[in-house]
Amino acid sequence: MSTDQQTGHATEAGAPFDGRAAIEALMVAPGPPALGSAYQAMTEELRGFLDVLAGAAIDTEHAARLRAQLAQMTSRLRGLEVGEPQRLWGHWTDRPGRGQALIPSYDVPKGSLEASATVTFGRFHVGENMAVHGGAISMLFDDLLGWLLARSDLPPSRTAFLTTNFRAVTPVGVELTVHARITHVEGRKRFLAAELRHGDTVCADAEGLWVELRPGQP
Ligand SMILES: CCCCCCCC(=O)SCCNC(=O)CCNC(=O)[C@H](O)C(C)(C)COP(=O)(O)OP(=O)(O)OC[C@H]1O[C@@H](n2cnc3c(N)ncnc32)[C@H](O)[C@@H]1OP(=O)(O)O
Repeated sequence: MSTDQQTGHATEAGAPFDGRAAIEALMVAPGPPALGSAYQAMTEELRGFLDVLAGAAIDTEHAARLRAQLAQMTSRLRGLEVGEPQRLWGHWTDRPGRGQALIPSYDVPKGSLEASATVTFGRFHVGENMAVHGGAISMLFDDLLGWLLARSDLPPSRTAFLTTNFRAVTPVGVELTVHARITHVEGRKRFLAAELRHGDTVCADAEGLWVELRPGQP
């Protein structure tokens, strides 16, 4: 790893830190299908683990044993760390969930100005009292709207602002519907909106601005 002289961001030796190139690279799977299937299954297992852990009342011995097992897995992975362009996490863009566990899995079709998807939050994403954490909802909106744009025919862009309104408690463990759309485009600016529903109840909605990246912009 080295450091980009202008931005101070970490870069792979020889690889420019270019936001447009990074988003364009998302359109190609980072490895063969067999690895993609295994990686997707692994991240789904991880989601399940985090949800069960978040809801489990474990004792001191169990916590110590889990810590030791996790430490062992972490040290095995250390030698396999790669630079950002080679990262597998979240880059399986041909698969629902994209091989990450930051936000719940969803799938939207390619090349459309609007999309609907279903999504279920687990207990890992609880804020308090079995309501989904507001930050997790904003993160879902940012990801979904960014992904809708990334898969449109428009040049790559990045979130400039995102405003979320929390209209009703978002329940955990039930299927929700999320709808996202590109409302209008003004030069480099793309305005987007999204809505998260549980049945007929609007749990949250959001609007945001994405700005097209100039060539070379991080
Ligand atoms: C792909 C899979 C899904 C993953 C989703 C993940 C999404 C993310 O996490 S993105 C990360 C979060 N976002 C960021 O880190 C962005 C950080 N900010 C930036 O990089 C820059 O500020 C950026 C690119 C947004 C805009 O900068 P820049 O290109 O210099 O824009 P600039 O030329 O100043 O402004 C362009 C226009 O946008 C407007 N604008 C820019 N920022 C804002 C803002 N925050 N609010 C309102 N208007 C804004 C300007 O006023 C200007 O408007 P006009 O053309 O009418 O005068």
